[in-house]
Amino acid sequence: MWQTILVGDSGVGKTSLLVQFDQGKFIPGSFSATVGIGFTNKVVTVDNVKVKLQIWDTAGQERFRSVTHAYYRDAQALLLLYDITNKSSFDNIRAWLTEIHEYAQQDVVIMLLGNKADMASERVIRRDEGEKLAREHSVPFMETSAKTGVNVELAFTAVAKELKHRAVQHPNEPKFQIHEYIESQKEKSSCCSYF
Ligand SMILES: Nc1nc2c(ncn2[C@@H]2O[C@H](COP(=O)(O)OP(=O)(O)OP(=O)(O)O)[C@@H](O)[C@H]2O)c(=O)[nH]1
Repeated sequence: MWQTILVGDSGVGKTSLLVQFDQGKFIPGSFSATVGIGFTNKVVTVDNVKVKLQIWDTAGQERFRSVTHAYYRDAQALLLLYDITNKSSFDNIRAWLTEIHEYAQQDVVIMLLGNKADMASERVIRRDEGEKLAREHSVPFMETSAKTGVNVELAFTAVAKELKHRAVQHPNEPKFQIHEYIESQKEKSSCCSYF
């Protein structure tokens, strides 16, 4: 079983992303911030092998930070989210990465996600800004929508594939390239990246 952890500012959509992945639904309406931390177990099939992910949903609020740090150490993968309609959530990504490097394992798989891609008219962070930040930190990136489900499954399965390939590397098999996999699979929420 692999542990994956969702992190990012409060309100970026961590809980919503996990609910969409787990139950295939989006519950709109009032926002209730996560208190502390909780987890969901989910089995995903990669290359015909069942892989169990335990996904931890952390509270983005500052006051829970010391609680959530304790969980970084046990995580094999980490999904780091910002909200494409919220500049400060994007600006804080650097600080999140600093914390991750301080508390998580060195070889943790990190994926950067620009969430709320459905909210085109309120977008303030262009997709290429997300791509640039991801490149600077050598992490894979995609935009997601917990509302429409765009790329949600892919975010988790790409991580599961990477973990599986790390665990069982067959000598004659080429190394799994997570960046290439994502590029070939992701749906670009095409139209509205520029304003
Ligand atoms: N339109 C849209 N709204 C979203 C999306 N993801 C989350 N939301 C909304 O954004 C608000 C915050 O979502 P949450 O999933 O609770 O955010 P969180 O990151 O878990 O917040 P904390 O628990 O405080 O860390 C809610 O009102 C959600 O309905 C999305 O992809 N699209």
